[in-house]
Amino acid sequence: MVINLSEQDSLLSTWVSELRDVQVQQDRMRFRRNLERVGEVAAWRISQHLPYVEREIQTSMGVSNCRVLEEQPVLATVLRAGLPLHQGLLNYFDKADNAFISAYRKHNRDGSFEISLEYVSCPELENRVIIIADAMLATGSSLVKTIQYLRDEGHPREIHIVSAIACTVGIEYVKRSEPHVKIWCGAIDEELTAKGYIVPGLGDAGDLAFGTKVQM
Ligand SMILES: O=P(O)(O)OC[C@H]1O[C@H](OP(=O)(O)OP(=O)(O)O)[C@H](O)[C@@H]1O
Ligand SMILES: O=c1cc[nH]c(=O)[nH]1
Ligand SMILES: [Mg+2]
Repeated sequence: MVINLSEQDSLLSTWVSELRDVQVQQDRMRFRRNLERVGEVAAWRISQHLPYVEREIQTSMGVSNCRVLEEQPVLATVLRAGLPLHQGLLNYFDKADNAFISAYRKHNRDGSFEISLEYVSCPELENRVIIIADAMLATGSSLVKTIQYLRDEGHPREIHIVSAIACTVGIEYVKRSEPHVKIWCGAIDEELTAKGYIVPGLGDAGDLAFGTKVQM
């Protein structure tokens, strides 16, 4: 299942337009905050698909039968650019457990790259709902590698992916490798360059959020 959060007009498409805008991108704090806001909207939408239970809540005036989230999800982030998106998810799923995955593009001299997955910190995943934040779903290789790793760590019951911008080629790759995963994205673009950048996309989300890094 793929859900394009911009399909219906809402403030979200304005925030995605700001993420793309080379002028607005000069304001790094706004860039991060807009990623966070996409995470918040995605959290709200995903929350409508999770199980709830009845709870009797004592108020100062009586007892209210409330429906509350049955269990906490695991929020997993692909570093670096996933961090602000993750914060947005965490703002709403404020009691969630968290996982951090250092999957990044390790470049060869010829410009080609492989995904290097070096550090993972994660809670128990058995039968849990996992929501993975990765700002850009380009080729999809970071996410597929991340999901394969997490599946080896436990047996998650359900996996959601949240991306600010996804590319059709990458979505197809993720769907082929992981047919049961649900993908929530702020926008979907058609083109991917030979170097794996989404067009029109927004550029390098990690660099725009946190500054350029030396090539590894
Ligand atoms: O779908 P893919 O082709 O795998 O590309 C997407 C990944 O590429 C970027 O990470 P990058 O390696 O630039 O790391 P960064 O977040 O530290 O900038 C981006 O943040 C995604 O994690
Ligand atoms: O377009 C892209 C592709 C991968 N990672 C980014 O940050 N941007
Ligand atoms: Mg980057």
